[in-house]
Amino acid sequence: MARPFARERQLAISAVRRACALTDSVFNKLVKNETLTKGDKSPVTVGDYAAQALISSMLARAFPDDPIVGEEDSKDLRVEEGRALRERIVELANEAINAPLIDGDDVAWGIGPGQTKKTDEILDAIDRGSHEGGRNGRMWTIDPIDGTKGFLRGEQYAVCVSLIVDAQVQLGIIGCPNLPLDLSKPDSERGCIFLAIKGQGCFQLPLNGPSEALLRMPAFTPATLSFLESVEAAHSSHSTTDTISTLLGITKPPLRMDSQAKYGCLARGDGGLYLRMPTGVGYREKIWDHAPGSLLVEEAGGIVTDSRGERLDFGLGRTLGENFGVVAAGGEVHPAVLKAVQQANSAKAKV
Ligand SMILES: Nc1ncnc2c1ncn2[C@@H]1O[C@H](COP(=O)(O)O)[C@@H](O)[C@H]1OP(=O)(O)O
Ligand SMILES: [Mg+2]
Ligand SMILES: [Mg+2]
Ligand SMILES: [Mg+2]
Repeated sequence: MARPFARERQLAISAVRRACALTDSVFNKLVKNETLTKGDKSPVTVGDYAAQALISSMLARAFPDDPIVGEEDSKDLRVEEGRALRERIVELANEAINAPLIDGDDVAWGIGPGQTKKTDEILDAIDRGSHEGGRNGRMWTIDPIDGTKGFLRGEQYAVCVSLIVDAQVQLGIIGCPNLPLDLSKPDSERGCIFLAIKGQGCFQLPLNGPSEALLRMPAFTPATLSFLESVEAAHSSHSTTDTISTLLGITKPPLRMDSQAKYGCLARGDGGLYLRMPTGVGYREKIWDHAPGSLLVEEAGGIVTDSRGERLDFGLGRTLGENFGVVAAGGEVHPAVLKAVQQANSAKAKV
């Protein structure tokens, strides 16, 4: 008998591979007016929209009853000023949809030569991502480019997809086109996929190859620990993590990296800890920014909580609710890390 979520797994790998090829090619061709600034001041590129359209249309063909919680919507593309951007996105999405089938692809997902979609179909595919989330039933999340700022800098970013059932993440996948397969060998092949299915483990695959390696986090002690955090101090407080790191006696400098690539790196043992500490501006973390990554780490033997020690709740809607930060760490060190996080936070509250 096939393992649970076998078809979802195959589709997720196929969609993420195609989307990564798309975003990678966009990066090499991106011109200045192909990026917009959204209402919350964050950037979005033609690559974000086209990748969401691609993944969403594949999911809709394979699982037509499953709702999607996606980061992007097509509002800014449907107006007259959005015409050039819209045309470019339709062109890019169709290029990706029409690319030849490779091993693991299925023509029933609406991909392969001769599957060109009309403008309305592409915009509607983007807007399938408007689901409000919630506690019951199946739903997919899509973050077509996570770490858009890293993408624009030519650094790390990730194409992220998850399947959530009754508020529990069952499948998480992230594609990282710029990430070396082995971080200790910066010249090693670039392009990784991290994939986890609940109860089936966490794997790394080369972006363009079939071999897969099971990932288990090694045991860390404070002496061997180093931590991962955002490049952007506006997304996670570097001063708080500095205090936590001193409390834990960590001497290695933080590894700063954009996107959920951090969760993938943590799962494969590049540092034993990922900290994301609120900057105090009322930002609410989005479920598509943590659902895939948190399952990767848990399936590799790690623990993911907020700074109160509570599990992340993916059943509250599109966001995680009030932001208490994220503490993702190896099973052995998580209790000590949590203690240090709480000590740092209470010291900060007294100032
Ligand atoms: N003030 C904020 N606090 C935390 N995360 C944020 C904030 N603003 C944007 N983000 C999100 O952080 C994620 C990137 O995290 P990192 O810095 O670790 O790479 C992006 O999904 C980004 O959202 P968006 O996609 O809307 O830009
Ligand atoms: Mg964004
Ligand atoms: Mg994004
Ligand atoms: Mg994101």
